[in-house]
Amino acid sequence: MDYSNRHIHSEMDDESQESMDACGDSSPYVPPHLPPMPGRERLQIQKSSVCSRAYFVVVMVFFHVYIINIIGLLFYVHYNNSPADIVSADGDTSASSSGVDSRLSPSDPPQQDPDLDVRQSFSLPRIEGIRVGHVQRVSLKPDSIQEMKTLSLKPLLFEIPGFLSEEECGVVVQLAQLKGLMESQATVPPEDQEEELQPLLSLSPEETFSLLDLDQDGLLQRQEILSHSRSRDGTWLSPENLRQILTGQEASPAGVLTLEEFRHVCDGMSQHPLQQRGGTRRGQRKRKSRHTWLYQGPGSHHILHALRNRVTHLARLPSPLVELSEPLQVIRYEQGGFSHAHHDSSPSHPETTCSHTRLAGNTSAHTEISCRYITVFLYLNSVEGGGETTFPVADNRTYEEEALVQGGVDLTDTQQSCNRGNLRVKPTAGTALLWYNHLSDGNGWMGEVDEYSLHGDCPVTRGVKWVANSWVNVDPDHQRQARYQRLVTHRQEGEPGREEREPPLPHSNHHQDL
Ligand SMILES: O=C(O)CCC(=O)C(=O)O
Ligand SMILES: [Fe+2]
Repeated sequence: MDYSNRHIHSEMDDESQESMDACGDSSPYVPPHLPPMPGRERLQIQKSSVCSRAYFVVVMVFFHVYIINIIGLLFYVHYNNSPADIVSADGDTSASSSGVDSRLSPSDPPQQDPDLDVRQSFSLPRIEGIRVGHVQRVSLKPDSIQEMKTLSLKPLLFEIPGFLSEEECGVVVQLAQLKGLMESQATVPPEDQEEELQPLLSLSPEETFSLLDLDQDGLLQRQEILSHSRSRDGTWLSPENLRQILTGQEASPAGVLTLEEFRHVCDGMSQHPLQQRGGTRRGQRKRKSRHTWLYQGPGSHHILHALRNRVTHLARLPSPLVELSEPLQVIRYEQGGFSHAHHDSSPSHPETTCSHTRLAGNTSAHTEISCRYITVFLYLNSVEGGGETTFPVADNRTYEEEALVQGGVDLTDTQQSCNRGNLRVKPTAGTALLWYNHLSDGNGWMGEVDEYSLHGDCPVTRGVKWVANSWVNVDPDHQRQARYQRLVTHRQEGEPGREEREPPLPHSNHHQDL
């Protein structure tokens, strides 16, 4: 007993010694001419098995770490895409990847604590597009899940079939008819007035420079030159002139044009730029449609109310932003109706102010503009012929604004060039489109207008077309938006019973037609 114990002990000592030797390379020297001793042979076998066991353990550890990493990665992808992308409006599923708590009932508007830290409550999460064709699931109504498909990344654009039921579409159309529709503002003026709008102007380079220099800082930024070309009323620069001015701006070391440099660019132009017709082009119409506005606040039809909650959940935005936005705009196009390509939101400059937050700004000398971060666009019927929504430059990686006129065809003119656009969506009752009109500023707030969000309506060739715009208004000036929301909240708190009597939005009867 004693002996065997000792024997084992001595073998263990040998083993550990050998294992140290094997892995530490300190084996005693054995002359090559001597035959190997029998005991040593056994120890050699043990040595190699011990070493391979250590090796095995190391390999297994690495293997496990590797597998754990893969599993972690799969979980990350999983929760960032499919199941966790189920944005719930009915409380059944988890919060979205954007971090916005979506465990709310569709009948109860999501609440936001107004006293939350400004930065925290005023961030604008964006839905991830992942790639064109990617499908996410969203739960916007009790007991049903909708699919949200990425249609383009530039602009970030999604399609959500079944956002509204056919019945709900019918109710919205009926409510619009009851309210009454008016001719859309941008319809062409009568022929004689149009003639008056088109005097032949002869502008000097200085005068042209001053018109283009929106912020009057004596420098022409690229954005200022482009916003001229975006305005369809300002057709006094030909695409050729515009291209030359932009080339001059790009070549300038500072990336901006001084008046002197602008003069130089004008001198080098083959065709004199500044003797063009001003005002609206003869025969040009921006849109042909009729529209009305439907309030969605307290007291409104429950379907309008539910619709607004769905927009809040779909866009994953704080509810006050959506509640303080414009009312729902319902549009009817007759056969032949259309709207030329446009941006729903306007670029901001120091002298502009958003119409929705004008109460919170020093607006006396400011031009009011529409600040529409998101468009949720609803098809209220399936159109018999035509009426597609076109995004002429969606995902066009080489898009330049000056290239919108190609071979004499204006891509923004949906009457002429609908079939040349990059992306067209056929109107189907109940389907919603959601797109971002602005890029991110990189700090969780809204940045510049996304040039790629250009869109329009192709002419309706058969039947009528009913659609609705639900815009989410955000002020690019973060502080002003915060001030405005505080102002509205305090007003409401200061006037008991106000909410029951009328919509809580002091600005809500103020909205801009396109
Ligand atoms: O009717 C469409 O397809 C587009 C209309 C539109 O863009 C608008 O009303 O702002
Ligand atoms: Fe639009």
